[in-house]
Amino acid sequence: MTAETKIKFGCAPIAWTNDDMPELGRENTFEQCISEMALAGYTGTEIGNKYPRDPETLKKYLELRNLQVASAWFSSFLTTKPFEETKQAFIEHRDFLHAMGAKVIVVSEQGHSVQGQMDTPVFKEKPVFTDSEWDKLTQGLETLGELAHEKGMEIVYHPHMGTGVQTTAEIDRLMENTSPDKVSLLFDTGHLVFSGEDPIEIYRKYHSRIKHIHFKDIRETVAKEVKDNQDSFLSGVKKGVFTVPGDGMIDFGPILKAIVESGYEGWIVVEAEQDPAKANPFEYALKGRKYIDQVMPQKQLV
Ligand SMILES: O=C1C[C@@H](O)[C@H](O)[C@@H](O)C1=O
Ligand SMILES: [Co+2]
Repeated sequence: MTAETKIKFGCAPIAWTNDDMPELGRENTFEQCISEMALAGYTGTEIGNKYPRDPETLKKYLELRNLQVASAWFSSFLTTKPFEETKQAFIEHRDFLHAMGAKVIVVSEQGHSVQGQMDTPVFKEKPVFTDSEWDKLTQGLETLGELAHEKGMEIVYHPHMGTGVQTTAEIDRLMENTSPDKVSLLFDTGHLVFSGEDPIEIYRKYHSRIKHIHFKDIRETVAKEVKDNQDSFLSGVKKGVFTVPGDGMIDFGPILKAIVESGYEGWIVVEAEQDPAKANPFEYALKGRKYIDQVMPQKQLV
């Protein structure tokens, strides 16, 4: 057995049709999307807004293409809404993912988030939680973690631009105030570098809690422009701040080395949302997959 075989590579549908801005890629169909990700060499997917929500129907489409469900995003509102609302929505999402065979549930706190606001400057206006909001967040996440355990699953928290958990200090606070047994972490290279964090530092510090990975690259000039112009997160995406690994400023060689050396077992999902009219999703999915193969450390016997 090799260290490499414990890692599976998936692709996110957001490059074909954007969940946050469905007008981007409206013309791309569900079957085109999953066929092209399989053709590009991926064996897993996350869930997009065009995917059938009935597990049996979805399984048939995916099995025909040898694709598994790696996970799917869940928006929590623990800081702004009664816990019961998040709990009910979470249970429905958990049960769907469980039926699809996924092991982890991506959770991101959207209370006060500006990530979906087209005109709000993402760097200047990102929320900063009060102490009492932090308490609601950490306690609520631990309960969601317990609910995930009922089905043998884990929650993986997604630090995200324009939200209350974005920076290294915020990730540290979240990790320090939640139990490693109940709250795991998602490592998204694109969000960390866009925010100005050091991805290797975060990976080394938290590798034992990282149970899901999103790979996206950053176009450095666009990231600088977004910051200088005080653009929103969504206008940054439209301008092309994100792209696939190998097409931007991030050197994924040392990142993959750290991942392999830590013995990571799970999915690495290439999730590179950009305008499909400017960046053909199949072409870019293939480009990202080929680059990963090139920089992946040599197979090592374990
Ligand atoms: O995991 C993610 C899900 C998307 O909806 C989000 O906006 C994207 O940037 C991301 O990292
Ligand atoms: Co992500």
